[in-house]
Amino acid sequence: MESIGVLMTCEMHGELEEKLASRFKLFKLWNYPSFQAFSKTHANSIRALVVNTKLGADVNTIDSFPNLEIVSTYSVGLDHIDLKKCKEKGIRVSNTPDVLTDDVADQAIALALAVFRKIPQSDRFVKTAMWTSDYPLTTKFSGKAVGIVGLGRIGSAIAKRAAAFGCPISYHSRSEKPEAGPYKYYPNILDLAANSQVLIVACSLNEQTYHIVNRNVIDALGPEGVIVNIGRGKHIDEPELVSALVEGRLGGAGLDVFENEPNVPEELLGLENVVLTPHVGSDTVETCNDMADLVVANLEAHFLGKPLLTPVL
Ligand SMILES: O=CC(=O)O
Repeated sequence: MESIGVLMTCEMHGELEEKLASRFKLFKLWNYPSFQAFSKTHANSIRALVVNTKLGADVNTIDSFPNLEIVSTYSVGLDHIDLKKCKEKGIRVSNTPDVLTDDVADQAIALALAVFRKIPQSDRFVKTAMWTSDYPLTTKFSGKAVGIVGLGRIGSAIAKRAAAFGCPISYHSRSEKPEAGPYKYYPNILDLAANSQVLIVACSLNEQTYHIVNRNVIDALGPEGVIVNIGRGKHIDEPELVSALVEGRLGGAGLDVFENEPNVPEELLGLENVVLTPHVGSDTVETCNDMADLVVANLEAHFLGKPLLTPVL
């Protein structure tokens, strides 16, 4: 396999780079002055792309490599890959589901707790020696009505965790899930928002879910409501979210993802009712190692003519 050309589009987990370099002829796009400079010299050598949410495979990237056979993404999400183009050209695609589910669900609950219990603010209070008076009271999370947008693997893991906090769970998805047990299904996201105190976005991003959380959904959640987003920034109409938070039409937000990463709207930075993390839902050492193993295992399986472990296409 050492002669098989694999291109990483951007820097990822170090262990992934090491594993790929020890098995394949690894090219790192960031070591070249530009994409054009790379593809001009090496286009024919590339048989596999390893991409992530920062730099995926659009039509131009896919078309630039005539011998491309597989795109293996170091992510569960697929919105950064032109799947239609891959399908059309018979290019295989794999991702890294399951191994990251627990971490992303943990992050969703951590953000909800951080917003309600003001964890970052109270941490700052102690560290900046302000503890000369009592810290102001915060808001209870246990028992809050939690509405989950998207009850897939991650949404279900969030539901399980929130249920352990005594939260009644409702969800919205394309169709009702027979396996969702006691969770209440809302075919309309507006009704879900109107009946929730915390709205957690956990669906995949596609044409149907782009800006699924719009002004009407935000207003239905209301001034006491909190939005948590561990999906994609583009699930939420960000300018509407920002103005709702600034105007007090929404109670708070815990956000791990943003519409135009790594750019975060300036207004959010000064808001006390908002907790922000830099798209790190799955970023633990344990999970990143597992994701790296899965990326490599999918490539090995493909080039050995075996079934992919986690095929998308
Ligand atoms: O955002 C992270 C992922 O899709 O894995």
